[in-house]
Amino acid sequence: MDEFITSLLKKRKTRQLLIAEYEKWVNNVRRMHSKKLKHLITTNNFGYRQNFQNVIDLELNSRISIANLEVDKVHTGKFLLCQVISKCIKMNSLYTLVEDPEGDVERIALYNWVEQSFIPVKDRKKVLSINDASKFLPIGTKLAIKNPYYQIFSSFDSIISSDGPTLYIDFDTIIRSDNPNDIIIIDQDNELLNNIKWFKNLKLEEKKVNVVNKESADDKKVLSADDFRQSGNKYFVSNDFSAAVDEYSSGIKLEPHNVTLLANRAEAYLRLNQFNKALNDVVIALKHEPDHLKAAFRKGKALCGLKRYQEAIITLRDLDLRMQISTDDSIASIKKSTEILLKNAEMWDSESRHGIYDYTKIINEFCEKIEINQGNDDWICGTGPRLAHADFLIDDIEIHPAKKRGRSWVAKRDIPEGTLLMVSKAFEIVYGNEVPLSYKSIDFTSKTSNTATHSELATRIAQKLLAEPDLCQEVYELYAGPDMEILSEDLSCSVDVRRIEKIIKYNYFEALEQQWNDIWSAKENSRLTKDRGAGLWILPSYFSHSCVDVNAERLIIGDMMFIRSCRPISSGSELTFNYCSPMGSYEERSYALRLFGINNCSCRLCNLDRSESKKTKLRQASILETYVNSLEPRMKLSSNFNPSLIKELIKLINELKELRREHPDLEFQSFELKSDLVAAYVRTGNIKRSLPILKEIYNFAKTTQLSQFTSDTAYKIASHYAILGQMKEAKEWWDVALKELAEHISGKFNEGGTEWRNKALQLAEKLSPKIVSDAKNKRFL
Ligand SMILES: C[S@@+](CC[C@H](N)C(=O)[O-])C[C@H]1O[C@@H](n2cnc3c(N)ncnc32)[C@H](O)[C@@H]1O
Repeated sequence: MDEFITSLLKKRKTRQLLIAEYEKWVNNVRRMHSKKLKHLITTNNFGYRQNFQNVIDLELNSRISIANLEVDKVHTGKFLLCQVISKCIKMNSLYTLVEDPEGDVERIALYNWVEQSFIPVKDRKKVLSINDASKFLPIGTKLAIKNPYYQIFSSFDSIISSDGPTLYIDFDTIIRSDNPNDIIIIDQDNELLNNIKWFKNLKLEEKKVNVVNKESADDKKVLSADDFRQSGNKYFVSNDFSAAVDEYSSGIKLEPHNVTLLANRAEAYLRLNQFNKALNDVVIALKHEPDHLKAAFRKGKALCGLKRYQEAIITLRDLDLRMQISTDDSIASIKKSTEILLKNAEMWDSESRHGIYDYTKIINEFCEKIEINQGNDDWICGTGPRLAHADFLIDDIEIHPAKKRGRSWVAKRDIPEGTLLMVSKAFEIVYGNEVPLSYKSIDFTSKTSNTATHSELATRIAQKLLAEPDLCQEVYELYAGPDMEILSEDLSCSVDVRRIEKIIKYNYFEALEQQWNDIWSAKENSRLTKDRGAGLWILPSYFSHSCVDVNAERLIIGDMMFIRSCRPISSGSELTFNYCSPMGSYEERSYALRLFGINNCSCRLCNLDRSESKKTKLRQASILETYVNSLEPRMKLSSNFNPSLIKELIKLINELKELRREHPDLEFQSFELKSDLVAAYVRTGNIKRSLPILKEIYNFAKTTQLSQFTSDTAYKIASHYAILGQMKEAKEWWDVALKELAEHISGKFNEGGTEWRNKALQLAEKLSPKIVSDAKNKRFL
């Protein structure tokens, strides 16, 4: 540990000081909530999962007191007995102040405690009020914290007020726990507490949480399986599916073959995405009651969740047939649901086996689901743009060790251009509007700040893994940086927040891509445009990066990522796409790539950038500086546009081109200047002159795979021809624009004639309605 920090921490703070500091913080947070000021939390945001011993008997000889906690150490096999003595604050973890029987006081931070997976997505971003957060651990709650980790953290006393930010950095200690299973709420009657004398006997403010309620004195009557069913149903309707599972399970213990309880628990498991468990329950239920319609329907659902679509189709077809011959009106609703699910299962089957997707339908679904309620930034459609489609993986690629790049997808055989390589649904995704505006956490150990989006993504992944430990392996397989130790077998199913954060750092993708600008900016969804969110996709994470000469291209629609080959790929080639745009300068690209753990990109563009003489580099920088500082402002400002500016601009463009005379396909720096030149020609009414420049931009974008520019540029060319009255050329270029736009979404059209046009128009009408109506006005259509 850093000596400086150790010296700062040597003297423990007194009970009074800790309480006073914490109360001050609670008041600050309260004030910030009421004034809607932003605040930072400056805690180290990483977990600690080493040598965990999950089975600890709560025997008093394993108890450790606060005074005996060693700084920066996980006290494996020990537990800390304590009681909550203050209100709770929920930020990226749940904070409160605890006291042990000896009367020593310390702060605790419980990560993954507030189980967000049970909070509807639209409510997750809300910052919990102190009162709401305190319902999780009311004052007086007695806790046993297993494997307590006494972590160093930096002070949270930092506020951004209307006068600007004030940041007090102070190193301190906190008791941290990442795993809710390590936290045990102890019943007041528990024997463990019999011989414990507390320094201060707190009066309970309110009755304890449900777990305790269940076992409290007045509930000592013997409960029947049906009592558990009823209480499970209550939890179910309040969306607390985990508690519902617990209740149904207690009932099933009493009556292992109770079909209703099994079918109900299966539905609760389905809501928790625990498909294996759901399937187990319905299989048993159907054994005892083969005609149980709901159980059969849930079997279909569970099989879909497990991506076993063909088995799901068989189950659902059989169910559908049985219901078709029934005259019972009461089954109308399940009949309808079965028909819908069967149709979806057939679609998912075709998607996953053949890579056949209905893109018009997908775009419609996306446009509908991305609608936001302007008043509160919530999704109008429940879970937002998370789409219901299946994954696909072509058989022609495999993950292989790649030279100096770890592992990478490699082609097993020759693959033609435009082939769909894979479709992958995000393992987890967070959109800008789902993140509390108010926090940003800073990791003072690695000196990096974790954006609120990344913290939220880490939290959600941690919670998903807690609920479904079987998924840990595929996540932990992902690259987590050069220093990440290999996980030992016994830890491979535990939740390791630190590892998850590293995995996100090296593998995340932005959730919303630039190309959807038209869709969301029209609706002024500022939260989405400012923060593009982040997601983790498992299989796409194995693509390597290259700034240029990439052979694959990704497209994110909602939470689905579609990856296609963008040039012919020969057998044995490594598959690459861009982690960052080739349009940035070498320095900008290097910075972005370093964040992804790439220190020396060896692509053609980076090699050329590095090999150029100092003189060339200085000249290029000076041209760009002249453009940004002198020419661009004059071009933008002058109300009476001076045509001589065009000459100056052409000179700069030509000079940039000249510097890369031998590598015209790597000359990205003049791209923006050429777009400005087009705009300047338009302003001076010289449309004819703009055309060759636009065509140059189009051709450059085509050869360098800057596909986001091709359709737009082709549309400009069409419009300019139309202004000149050259309608034949205008129509030809409009076709190019339409085709580029649609093919970017759905891949190359096989259809000739006019068939492709109808499909493309359907997509364009959704994606760029303005362009389509403009094209109609100009009579391109
Ligand atoms: C998203 S992961 C890609 C999969 C990774 N290669 C693996 O073994 O799991 C990103 C990491 O791959 C490596 N990588 C990807 N492209 C690279 C490149 N062009 N040059 C060097 N390393 C690269 C770097 O270690 C980077 O941190």
